[in-house]
Amino acid sequence: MTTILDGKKLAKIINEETKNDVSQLTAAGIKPGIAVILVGDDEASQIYTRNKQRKAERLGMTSILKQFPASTEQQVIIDTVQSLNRDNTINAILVQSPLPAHISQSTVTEAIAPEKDVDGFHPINLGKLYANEPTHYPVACTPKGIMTMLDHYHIPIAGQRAVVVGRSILVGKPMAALLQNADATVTITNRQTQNLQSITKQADILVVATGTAHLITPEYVKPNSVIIDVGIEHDANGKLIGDVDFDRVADLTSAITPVPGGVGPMTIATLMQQTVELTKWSLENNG
Ligand SMILES: Nc1nc(=O)c2c([nH]1)NC[C@@H]1CN(c3ccc(C(=O)N[C@@H](CCC(=O)O)C(=O)O)cc3)C=[N+]21
Repeated sequence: MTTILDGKKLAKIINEETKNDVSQLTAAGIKPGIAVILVGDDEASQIYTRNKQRKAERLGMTSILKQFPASTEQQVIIDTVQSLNRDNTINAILVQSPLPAHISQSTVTEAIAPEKDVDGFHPINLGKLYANEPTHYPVACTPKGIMTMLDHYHIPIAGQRAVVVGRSILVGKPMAALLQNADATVTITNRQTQNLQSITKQADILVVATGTAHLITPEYVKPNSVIIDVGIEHDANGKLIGDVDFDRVADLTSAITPVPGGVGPMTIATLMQQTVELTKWSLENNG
């Protein structure tokens, strides 16, 4: 029997908890705040950003959007980040990717105060994750949400063989680190990996984050494995589809995430959850 890992349903539970946390903080005079910086007019980014803002407001947080045209100079974005770093009403800063080509993603990321880096992309936070530090630090929301999901569905990780297809800062690298920290045996693959099938076929847990629609077909899958699909592509009819050919693969698995309704809603719920965590951690650090 295949378990469908219902990210939409779990996200609702997480959002309820976040809402309660927010109202407790607000009652104590502290309202968590998130700022999103959006550069350019990428349509998908506009939609995600709007969804994030709506969610933050519904949960009772402060949410501000700083929107800039694609032609904006890098220094303007850096100045904006630095002013948000100093803004006491803002606990979380997110710079929506992708950025226009003339702006350096890493320079902008490194300008964000690590304690407000809700995406967990700052090298300091990535380093802490890689070192498995026993302290509080933000972690990329998609992989963190996936770990929440695996935990909620009681999927064992320690001792399991995990394969992560894709090595982005957004998903693949932090995903692999989280699985390693949870004592899985982890392989990360990339575009140049030879004979990908032979590697994915060994995976007890397969996380796919490539941006290639329906890359994963039955030949790539170990029977009774767990498959997490991070893909968000559109088919010819504009329907949202994943990196996994769900209809052909699902029956082979013990558990699998759907697209939509799997990883996506968990990413947003984790973003909100982590905004609250950053708010709480800042209180601990400031007495
Ligand atoms: N700095 C930064 N941080 C991000 O976390 C980030 C980013 N940039 N750039 C773009 C990607 C993409 N991303 C998604 C989040 C939620 C859904 C989501 O909720 N998807 C719904 C469906 C939405 C639809 O129908 O289009 C689902 O899968 O069910 C999708 C994609 C976050 N990203």
